[in-house]
Amino acid sequence: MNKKLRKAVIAGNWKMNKTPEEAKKLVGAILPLAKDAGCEVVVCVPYVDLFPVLEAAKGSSVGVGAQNCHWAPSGAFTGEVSAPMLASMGVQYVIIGHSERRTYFGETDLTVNRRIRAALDGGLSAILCVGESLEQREQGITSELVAMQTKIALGGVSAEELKRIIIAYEPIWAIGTGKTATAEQANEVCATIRATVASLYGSSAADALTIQYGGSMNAKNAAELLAQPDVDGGLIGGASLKPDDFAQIIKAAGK
Ligand SMILES: O=C(CO)COP(=O)(O)O
Repeated sequence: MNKKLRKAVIAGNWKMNKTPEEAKKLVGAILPLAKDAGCEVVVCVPYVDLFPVLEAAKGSSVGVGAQNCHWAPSGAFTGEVSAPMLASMGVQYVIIGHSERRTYFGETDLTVNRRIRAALDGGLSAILCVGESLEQREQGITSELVAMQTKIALGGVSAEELKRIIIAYEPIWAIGTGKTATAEQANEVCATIRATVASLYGSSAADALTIQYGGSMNAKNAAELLAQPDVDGGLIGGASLKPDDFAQIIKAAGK
């Protein structure tokens, strides 16, 4: 499939940044960027920012996402937020399995799989993150690892549900480091992910899947990364907090 036929999605991951007041201001600067953009624009914001950001984005083309959800729909899980709670607010997306969750909060491929299930059952679309550490890259196991992360996370996901999944390839060594994967490295792993999905769901489902790259994507390197045949968008941390930089990335994706 020609990649132009796939949905290009530029998603900002604000991580643990912005108070509700600051969030209102930032999303206000992002809304005009999404107008007539040749790609879909999403912002994944802290839970406390969801309400003001949803309010501001109402009627616009900007999608709103959370950064995690619990695997249960409700219950005795102090401090957690469920997918149905997010969906009931009007949230459309949720990031699942970000490497920061895996590294600092004990997420495993199995809990990622359970959260994917919950997100889909709750009616959300999921941005599933996979990616290797520097050590794993140096050991030469990137392809195997990423294929395994993808397979386990997608366990039990139907072909119909796959339409609500975006996969983000985020090499851990490139996140927040200013060290971006080369366009070739990014494309190679995104192609591996697509081949893995093809082995599970067939090639037309894999062809239709949006696969993002994330890890120090910025105004300067976005165009080259996004021009790669298997890179359909970006999951952007730091640069998504700077409207001018985010604008450049959106522009590059729309070309
Ligand atoms: O983790 C990321 C997005 O989820 C990438 O973060 P940076 O763009 O800050 O490297």
